[in-house]
Amino acid sequence: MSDPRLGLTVIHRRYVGYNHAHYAGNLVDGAFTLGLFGDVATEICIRTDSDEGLFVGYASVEFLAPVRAGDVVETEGTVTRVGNRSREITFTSRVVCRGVAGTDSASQLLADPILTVRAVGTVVVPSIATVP
Ligand SMILES: C/C=C/C(=O)SCCNC(=O)CCNC(=O)[C@H](O)C(C)(C)COP(=O)(O)OP(=O)(O)OC[C@H]1O[C@@H](n2cnc3c(N)ncnc32)[C@H](O)[C@@H]1OP(=O)(O)O
Repeated sequence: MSDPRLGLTVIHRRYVGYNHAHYAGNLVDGAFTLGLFGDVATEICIRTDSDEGLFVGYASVEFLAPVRAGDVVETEGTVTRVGNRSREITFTSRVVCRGVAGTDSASQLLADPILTVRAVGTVVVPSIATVP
């Protein structure tokens, strides 16, 4: 029988404020999205193990398209392997809303969200979960 935690998916949405613009063209640093993956992983660990868990490493991270200030991003994680204390998670992040170039504040929902970052990482939880 397969582990019921396999396939668990958590999705977070976040507006990317202009305080996160770091490079020319309002480009946001890649570490920003890795932070979002950490938050998604934390919720996954809470749901699977009643603990916040700790990130031990990434097997792969691919930055596929820019994230820009003013974007709304949707970040998703899915449990793909359950070990003893380790849980492997596959992550994606997509831009779902983006500002309209040449305007002050116009922005729109994208008909086709833009896949920006893809990764596979592993979190570790304590051997005895502290279930209240
Ligand atoms: C949710 C997100 C949170 C964060 O972002 S926290 C911030 C960043 N992370 C940290 O600061 C964590 C710092 N690292 C640590 O404190 C320790 O380091 C860990 C507690 C994470 C792990 O240390 P130990 O408990 O001694 O690890 P072990 O007993 O050697 O292995 C436990 C399980 O983890 C697997 N594992 C170890 N290293 C890796 C790796 N590099 N990639 C993938 N898996 C790994 C093992 O195989 C095993 O797995 P099996 O329990 O299922 O048998």
